[in-house]
Amino acid sequence: MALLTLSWTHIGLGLAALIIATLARAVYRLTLHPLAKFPGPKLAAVSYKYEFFYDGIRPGTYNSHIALLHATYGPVVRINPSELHISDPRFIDTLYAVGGRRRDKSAYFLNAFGSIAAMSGFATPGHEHHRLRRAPLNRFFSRASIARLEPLVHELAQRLCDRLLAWEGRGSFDVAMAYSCYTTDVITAYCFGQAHGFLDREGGGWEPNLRPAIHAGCRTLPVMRQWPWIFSIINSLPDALAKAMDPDLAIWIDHLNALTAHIGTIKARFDKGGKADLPESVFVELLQSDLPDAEKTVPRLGAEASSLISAGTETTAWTLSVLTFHLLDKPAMLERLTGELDRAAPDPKRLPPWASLERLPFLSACILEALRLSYGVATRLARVAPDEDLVYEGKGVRYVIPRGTAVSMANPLIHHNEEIFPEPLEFVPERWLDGKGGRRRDLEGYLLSFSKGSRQCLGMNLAYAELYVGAAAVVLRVLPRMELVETTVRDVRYHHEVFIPAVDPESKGVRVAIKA
Ligand code: HEM
Repeated sequence: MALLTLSWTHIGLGLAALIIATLARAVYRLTLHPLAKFPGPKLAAVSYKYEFFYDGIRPGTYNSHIALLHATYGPVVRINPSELHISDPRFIDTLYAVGGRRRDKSAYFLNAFGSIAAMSGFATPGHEHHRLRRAPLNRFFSRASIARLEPLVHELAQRLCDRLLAWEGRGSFDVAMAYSCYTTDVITAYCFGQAHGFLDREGGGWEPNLRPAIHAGCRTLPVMRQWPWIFSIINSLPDALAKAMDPDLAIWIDHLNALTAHIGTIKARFDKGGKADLPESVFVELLQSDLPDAEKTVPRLGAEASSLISAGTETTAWTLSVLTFHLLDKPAMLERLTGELDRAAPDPKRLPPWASLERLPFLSACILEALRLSYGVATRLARVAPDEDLVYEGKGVRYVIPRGTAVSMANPLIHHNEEIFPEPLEFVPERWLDGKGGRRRDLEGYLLSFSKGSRQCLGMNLAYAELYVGAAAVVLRVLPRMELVETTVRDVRYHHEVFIPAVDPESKGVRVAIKA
């Protein structure tokens, strides 16, 4: 009985201490915290659970709520205890700065990705460490490198078209699944020296592919961000159990295991001096770089590979899906684009190089508009300036943001800004043209799909090559025979975000069929 009394006393004292500590932290966050003077809801300033309510419980709706907060509080809003959100496109170049200006990623943002992803460049918090990791990859993804390996992209784009046309008579399918097979094959062929082979599958089906796993993984991010220790539990589960818990994950786990084995073989051969026989790949590029040995382990190379696949497959596939929907939905637009492409590429099976396709104004305008309405990453992308106070001045207010603060912007909010993009929800490629046949480069500064600055998308050149070559091939060879099936603008329109953009949960996808 004495023991019981003692333990109840302990529990009571423990609870009281917890309540006092929580209250003290809330008072601190509202009064003495460096962000205390910034406008925003008090609950958001006090607790990260305010954000979680919108991101986790009403999944992915914090962006839309933040838009409302800006209407009430102005262009700078404190959206959680440690982060400010800015709704002003003129701040893009200050936040996502280039040159010698250091920008870290916020630790809170990276919580969501766990300790394995932390070995990748994408999830490296510190500016210097990130630069070290990214330097050898920059060359691999430069324009010149992509142009050299471009025949690979052409070959896979043509194979995609063959597969799409062969679908005739097989009913409707979600075209995003087909594009996911194309983008996965391109990335695995380009980065890892061997295509995954989704486009070569017996029977020509599109599934299974990595898309459902990527979406399933993305949906967990708000929970992981709040309680990152869940990762250690998941990582300790045997593969069989993890696969049984979520069948979408099975293909992802199998894919990563195969990739890790592949990396192990490459590293063993490289270490034995066999570099000359190894096909070009991102791993060879990293292994022969002057990175320290600790950066060349198999688990780290695996994390980098997994980040490339997660970052590069769905983003590009979704941009192509958005483009396909709008072209099929607007026959006059498709006719104009087809005319331009017909003149530039008389033989659709032998397309001009990416550099020539980029010079076609209407094709470029269509791709830019598809990028605008597919957003790339749709969640808030925060940056931390560790050694400079950032000054925001505009819309009648001036704030000095203390160094070390996480400051974010969200692509959908910028891309839906009516002052820059009138009728923002409409697909209007002409907005990117200057009326004299040229591109409006001034407007392109507001396209945030690839982000900007030191953390800008690493795969941007590869993505553009895939988009230009893939779109040209599909427009000329497949769209004349493709039709939408029970698909409306609802099936591509931004509804909420799960890191990447997400459409109405009732959507059945961008369904299309191939006519005879
Ligand atoms: C339409 C296609 C694409 C879009 C819109 C896109 C968008 C983005 C964005 C917005 C970021 C910044 C994320 C952040 O700040 O946290 C990013 C980073 C990244 N992307 Fe892409 N991406 C695309 C295609 C690709 C491809 C094809 C690859 C790889 C082959 C790729 C690899 C990466 C990597 C590795 C990062 C992290 C870069 C770093 O932090 O150094 N992306 N991408």
